[in-house]
Amino acid sequence: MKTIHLNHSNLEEWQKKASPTVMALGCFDGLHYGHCAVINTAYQKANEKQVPLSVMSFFPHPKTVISKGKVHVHYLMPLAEKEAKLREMGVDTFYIVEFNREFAGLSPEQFVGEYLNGLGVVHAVAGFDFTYGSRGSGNLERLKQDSCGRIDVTKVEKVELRGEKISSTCIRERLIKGKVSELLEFLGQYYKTECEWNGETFRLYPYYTLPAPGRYEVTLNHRSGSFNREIIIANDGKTLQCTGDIPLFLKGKLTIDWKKEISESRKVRIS
Ligand SMILES: Cc1cc2nc3c(=O)[nH]c(=O)nc-3n(C[C@H](O)[C@H](O)[C@H](O)COP(=O)(O)O)c2cc1C
Ligand SMILES: Nc1ncnc2c1ncn2[C@@H]1O[C@H](COP(=O)(O)OP(=O)(O)OP(=O)(O)O)[C@@H](O)[C@H]1O
Repeated sequence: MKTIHLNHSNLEEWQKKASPTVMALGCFDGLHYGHCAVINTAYQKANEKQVPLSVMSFFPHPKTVISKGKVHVHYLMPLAEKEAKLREMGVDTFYIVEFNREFAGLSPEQFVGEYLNGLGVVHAVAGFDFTYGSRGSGNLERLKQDSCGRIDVTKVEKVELRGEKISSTCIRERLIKGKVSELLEFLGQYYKTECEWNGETFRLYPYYTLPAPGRYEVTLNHRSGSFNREIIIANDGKTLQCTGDIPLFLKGKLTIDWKKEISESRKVRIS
């Protein structure tokens, strides 16, 4: 998979190199079941049309830019993890578009003309609520028209769980409330964070969101194996303490699977 960081200044260079592609559109933070439905639908369409599959995502999160920094998005995964998962899903080209005020101000027609038609998109796939263009005024109902008839569109209907849309937002909300056990149904796996353990303390890697302060059942994953433990997140929301011993050979990069909340912060005592 090729990863391309796209912005206004290098767009023309990539337009010249473009070839026909099916493209999935969205932020895809967390790659939950709703996101996977979009990408898998685009994968099937690309196979039908015998063209490569691409994904277009945006960074920083549009909500941060549109709110002029007032909305802080708690990211669920760093770019490297998103790249690894998209590669596993069979994506050929991953575009990360720099989302800034200028880009946000593009009209729907400009975005489709320059970033979709211009990059060889023959078929766009997105979810039912995907919007584009200034004020989010573009949507899938008008995308074909915005492409001057050159792009076909597939809209993926809402993937929901017990009446709730599966979204990055609802995952963030559960993390902030410490409800990690509910995430398995949204993600298809435990929510995981990568960190560095130096033998005494954990340092969380950037662009992950820790659950709320409290005590949790976790699995520590290391290249040498997996270890079930309990971790306490202190009331500062960032200090992690493991209740059981951690073998010193685990020093270095660790992945923490957050499996189950045991107790909330007010009942937690850090020794
Ligand atoms: C080129 C482009 C420009 C956009 N400009 C805006 C904008 O000015 N205002 C807005 O609300 N959304 C805009 N959006 C749509 C946002 O990406 C999206 O609506 C916003 O993040 C809300 O996401 P939501 O689906 O979680 O509600 C734009 C999207 C694209 C691709
Ligand atoms: N539950 C869902 N069902 C169908 N499509 C979805 C669902 N969630 C997201 N999508 C689609 O997946 C793509 C990525 O969307 P996006 O990253 O904005 O997802 P999101 O989970 O809604 O994010 P956020 O909660 O931060 O707004 C978009 O095309 C969007 O319409």
